[in-house]
Amino acid sequence: MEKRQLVLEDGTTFIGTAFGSTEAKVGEVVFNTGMTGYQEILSDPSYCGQMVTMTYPLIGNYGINRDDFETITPSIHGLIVKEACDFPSNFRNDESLDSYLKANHIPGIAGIDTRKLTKIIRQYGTMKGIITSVNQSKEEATSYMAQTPAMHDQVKQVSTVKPYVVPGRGYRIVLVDFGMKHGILRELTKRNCHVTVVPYNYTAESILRLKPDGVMLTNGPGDPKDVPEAIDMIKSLVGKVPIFGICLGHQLLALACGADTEKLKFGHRGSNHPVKDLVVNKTYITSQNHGYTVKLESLKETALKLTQIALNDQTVEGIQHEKYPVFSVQYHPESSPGPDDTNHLFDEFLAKIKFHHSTIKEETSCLSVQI
Ligand SMILES: NC(=O)CC[C@H](N)C(=O)O
Repeated sequence: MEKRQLVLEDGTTFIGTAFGSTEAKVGEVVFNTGMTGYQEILSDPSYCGQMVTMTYPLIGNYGINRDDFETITPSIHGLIVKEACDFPSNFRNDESLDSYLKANHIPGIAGIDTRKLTKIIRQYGTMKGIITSVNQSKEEATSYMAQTPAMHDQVKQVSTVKPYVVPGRGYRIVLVDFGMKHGILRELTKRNCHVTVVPYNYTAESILRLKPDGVMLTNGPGDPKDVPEAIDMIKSLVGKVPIFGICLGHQLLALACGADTEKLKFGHRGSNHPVKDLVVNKTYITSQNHGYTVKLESLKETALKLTQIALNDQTVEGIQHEKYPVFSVQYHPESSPGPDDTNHLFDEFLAKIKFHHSTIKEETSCLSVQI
């Protein structure tokens, strides 16, 4: 089997075997603790520019199927596993992991000590890496990596360029696409919403002209501070329409309301992250994928209150506006992959919209009585 290597920014080298595409790619190396869900992970646009190592040792065993994609064109830069399964077995299996990676230009490396790699990332934080041929010397690989500029335009790369509609007869939702997972769209259409998906740089004015019942802010890759135009847009929407933000959408909402974000040492990625809901005093197991977080102390000076926290490191997982039907979570209530403990948040969003409509009606009927 052809040999390949993963070289980290600090020079640590792992020699393994090649699978997937054989092109060399640079990316930020992160780890995911999910035991399954590799298809959704590979196709989640939030991983744009990153290389994921799975801590579960056997990956690819149920193959790739036509139903579980989170986007059509994946933007992940590499997959690192202990053992890549060559003979998948599942009634839904359509192709092997290897053939999917090849067709989508995603390099893979197998047969390395993923436990050691994960421990390095946990100890020193996420860092750049390159998956490349063993013919390239460590010096060549590290200098190539150093010359590869850090990415700041991932959202632009993965967001839709033009708005489009997924029709329904229920509430009219504008979904701002920062690198949307299909799972979010699926949850809205399942609830019969009429969804207008718009690009990340759509203006508040254009959104409000669509007369939405609610606005959803999706997940997406990179640092939320790389998309200032989205922060401005959200600022102008708060107080005018109910808003629900997920992951990058949550971070952008926080920034728009005056809070701050920062990068975590190694992030939260997996399908088994416990989160405590402080409002109802319940713990959920959630699906997560983020490297940034909202700074807890930065909420103090804002109109946002803390609603949920991560039980592993006490970081912010949920916020709610004190005055308006505007809220967000850092994790993925649409799961895909992962548990659906928090799927009810989509129903709560629609319930907030319904309540908002009834209060507007009440206000207008009071006005007409006064007249
Ligand atoms: N899944 C997401 O939306 C990720 C948000 C952001 N890119 C982060 O890494 O924190």
